[in-house]
Amino acid sequence: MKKVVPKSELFGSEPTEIGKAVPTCTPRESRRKIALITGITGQDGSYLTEFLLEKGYEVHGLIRRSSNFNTQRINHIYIDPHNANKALMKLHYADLTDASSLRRWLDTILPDEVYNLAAQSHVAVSFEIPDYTADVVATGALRLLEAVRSHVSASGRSHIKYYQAGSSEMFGSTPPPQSEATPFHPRSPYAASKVAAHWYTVNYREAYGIFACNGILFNHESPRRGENFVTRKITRAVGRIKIGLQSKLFLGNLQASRDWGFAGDYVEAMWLMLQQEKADDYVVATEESHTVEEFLVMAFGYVGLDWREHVVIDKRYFRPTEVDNLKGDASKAREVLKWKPKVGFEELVKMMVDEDVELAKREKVLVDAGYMDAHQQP
Ligand SMILES: C[C@H]1O[C@H](OP(=O)(O)OP(=O)(O)OC[C@H]2O[C@@H](n3cnc4c(=O)[nH]c(N)nc43)[C@H](O)[C@@H]2O)[C@@H](O)[C@@H](O)C1=O
Repeated sequence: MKKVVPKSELFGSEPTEIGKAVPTCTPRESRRKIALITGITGQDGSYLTEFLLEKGYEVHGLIRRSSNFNTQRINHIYIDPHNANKALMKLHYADLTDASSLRRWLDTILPDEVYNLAAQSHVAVSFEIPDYTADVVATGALRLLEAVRSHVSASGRSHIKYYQAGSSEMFGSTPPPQSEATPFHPRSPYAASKVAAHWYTVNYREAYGIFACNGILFNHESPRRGENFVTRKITRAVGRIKIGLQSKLFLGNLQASRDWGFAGDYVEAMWLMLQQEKADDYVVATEESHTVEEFLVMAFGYVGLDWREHVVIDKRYFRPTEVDNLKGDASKAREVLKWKPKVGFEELVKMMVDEDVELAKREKVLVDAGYMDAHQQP
């Protein structure tokens, strides 16, 4: 008798017999398209999941084990797996540092499309934990590509498509506008790792004929952005200052310029890349660039505040090497994918501020009732 390995009960994974993968997806005959997403708990993972569910996909997400739940961004679409007909998003424990888990879930889920969005994605933090960043971002992508290659070779499922989340950080110090033809000059361990992942993806496409695409996405933000990225750090502070929970905001270099778009728009471009006849690489950007200071002016000004009265420059937020100016040339995505951003800079800033003012109001209720400290944000 074969040994049964129980997996997490929490996310409804099925027990699997060693050596025999048991698909947890809908049987093939009646089947929807199946997507596998790494990084499903992140900003992009949550928007992509909503987008694919809307398109009728079954979505499987790989999540890292953590002592705290980290599923806040997808809780609103999570349906208990015991409700089998309705639960079209399924979560499984795996890790980009654990090659065997990647291969096992590919064999089990039998996806049509694989989106590699997982990363240690904070540029400044990558200077503090460079080995880990490279292990997840660069070697993690290689592990997943290799798992896809060996899965295809063993199963013959050669129609499988792979999306690699590339980054405008790869251009680093190369001046704008940056297109697919612009040379990379990475300026952080994170960016250098993304360059490696980019070339692994190109190599697996050329060497093994895998349908593998690189999306070179410029900064993309939303109310779901992590709070230690500069846009969300600013809009969180604006909300809290407006409501009276905070007075100061500590920031680093205000002169860096970024091409900021809306994450909800960018996930459509990821999907479009995988619907083309031929695998290729694409820049995804708004083609407009603004400094951090311009973001401050817009965000504080929108709620009638003067940013100069609140912002304090703190050297700790400067990076050993900075990326000064990013502005994408997305003409290829516009022409081939017929993609263009729907949300502009001003609308994006206002959307984020509106949400964060509401969030601050809810915090204020808890603070006033004594359930929460009105402590300063990091
Ligand atoms: C495309 C790319 O986009 C993101 O990387 P990022 O551009 O480094 O994003 P950020 O929001 O951390 O910094 C933007 C700029 O803002 C400056 N800045 C000033 N003061 C603070 C500050 O206090 N905190 C932060 N975080 N930045 C600050 C900082 O020096 C930099 O010049 C990631 O999603 C990454 O994964 C990715 O792929």
